Amino acid sequence: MTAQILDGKATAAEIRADLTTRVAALRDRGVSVGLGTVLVGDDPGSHSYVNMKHRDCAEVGIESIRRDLPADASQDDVERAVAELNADPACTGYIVQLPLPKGLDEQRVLERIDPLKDADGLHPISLGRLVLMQPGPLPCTPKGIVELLRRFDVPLRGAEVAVVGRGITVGRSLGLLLTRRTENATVTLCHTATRDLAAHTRRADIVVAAAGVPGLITADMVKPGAAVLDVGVSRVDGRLAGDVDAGVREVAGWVAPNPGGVGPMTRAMLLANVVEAAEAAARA
Ligand SMILES: Nc1nc(=O)c2c([nH]1)NC[C@@H]1CN(c3ccc(C(=O)N[C@@H](CCC(=O)O)C(=O)O)cc3)C=[N+]21
Repeated sequence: MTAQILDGKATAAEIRADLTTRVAALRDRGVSVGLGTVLVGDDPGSHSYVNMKHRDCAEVGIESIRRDLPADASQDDVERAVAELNADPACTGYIVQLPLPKGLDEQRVLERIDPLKDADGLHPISLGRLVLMQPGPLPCTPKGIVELLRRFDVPLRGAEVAVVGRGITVGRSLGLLLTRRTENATVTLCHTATRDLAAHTRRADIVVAAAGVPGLITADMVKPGAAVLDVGVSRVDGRLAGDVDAGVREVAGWVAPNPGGVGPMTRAMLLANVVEAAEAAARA
């Protein structure tokens, strides 16, 4: 028996179709939705992700606004782009593509985003709301992971989840999300100083691999029937490599592959965050 594929690509397409209807309904009421991106430098990966986000916007009828800055942009240049998007009424939500080039203070930039326009859920106020379990935009990858598990009926309530990686955009935020009363999972947040990683993953009903270490999770580390989600992105000899070894498919009950799993869901949740913010503003 090989694992059922948690098909993020197909699921994201369904979500975009639903968002298309909601964007049209907003437009009928005179409410426009516009997603902005700030991209600094010429990292090919970042460029390709930003291009995909603009293509997604075109598909669902969301206006998109693009600010590309050169690799040698100063802190002031980036903060100016952020201030412009804060002031632009056509931009209802936006992201600053991470990572920023070395020498720029990422946290200072994120803090300058208008929290009402935070499409990534990475502003400290949004993260604070997540800690406080208050409504607000959620980080896109954790939100996409929960949505993917839901749609494939992977049981979450009471489940043991091993999250591997403590980064803000995925691991740490996912731990906060999964332990809310609405999800009710039990989370072990593993990281580089975890003494016996395999002992934690072997106990888990769900393993989320977001460490950025190619092939880190091998079949012997997975409980038979568990769900394993591959969120790692590394470049090995110019090719993208995930954190989950191919052999895991023979043991797991569900696998979210990389590519085709969590990545497309992340992009769909970015669109969902801007649409939800526009709907909330239209209700107010
Ligand atoms: N402020 C900010 N927000 C982000 O959400 C953000 C970011 N910065 N920096 C970089 C990471 C990475 N990320 C991905 C999103 C989608 C795919 C994706 O859709 N991948 C496809 C195709 C991959 C391919 O073919 O290249 C897949 O997995 O099937 C991948 C990676 C968002 N990030």
